[in-house]
Amino acid sequence: MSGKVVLHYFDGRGKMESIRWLLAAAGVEFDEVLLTKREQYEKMLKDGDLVFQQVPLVEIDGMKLVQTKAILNYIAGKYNLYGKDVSERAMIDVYSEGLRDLMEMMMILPFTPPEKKEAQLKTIQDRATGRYLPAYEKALAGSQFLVGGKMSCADVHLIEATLMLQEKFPAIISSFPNVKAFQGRMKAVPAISKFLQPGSKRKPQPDDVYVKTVMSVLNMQLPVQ
Ligand SMILES: N[C@@H](CCC(=O)N[C@@H](CS)C(=O)NCC(=O)O)C(=O)O
Repeated sequence: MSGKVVLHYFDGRGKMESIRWLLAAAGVEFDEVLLTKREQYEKMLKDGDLVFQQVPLVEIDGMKLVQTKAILNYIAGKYNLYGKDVSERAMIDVYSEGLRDLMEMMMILPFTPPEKKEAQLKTIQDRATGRYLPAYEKALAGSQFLVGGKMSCADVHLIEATLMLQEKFPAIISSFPNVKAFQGRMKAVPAISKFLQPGSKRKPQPDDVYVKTVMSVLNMQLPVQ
């Protein structure tokens, strides 16, 4: 196993995108093995690399880690993006989980049957404006970052989520001035600014090719309900 971090996932956002974001924010270079064929996934299963027969899989520090949260927590802990004590860590988890709930709703959108997409988009917009953005707006009042006055993984998830929301609802953060200012500050962080440049390993919005690839690699028969 080489010393470099290696990500094994599809050529798309999905559950790996927050991991890409966090590594990028921590200034960690990584390689990617992109799953395009069922045989690649079957080989990983056969080699015993996928503890729960699921990706994401990340090779890091001699380990082959699965489970998105475990991977994110390891990276956050290692690169000082996980608070200074257990209390800060708890709050970072609270804010991170909220963002994961929100991003999960967006993640399944491309797998949602066409006739249900509009309703799902409406739910996302309502939840974002009525539940999630107000919470982050409040948390950022008088503070540069969500927890402890210092950048944490929760902040990295927040910029990822707000940018993702704006792709669908361009004006969505305009009535949340603290979140808007936060996004501006985060975009100016050199490692994040680099990740936002074209040609970085940040993935574009999911398209039909991505959906078809995921479904064929995982032998998924039906769209996610
Ligand atoms: N709790 C796991 C869930 C991972 C997961 O659902 N991965 C999907 C691809 S995004 C998968 O591998 N599905 C295949 C299966 O469940 O059989 C995590 O967060 O990493």
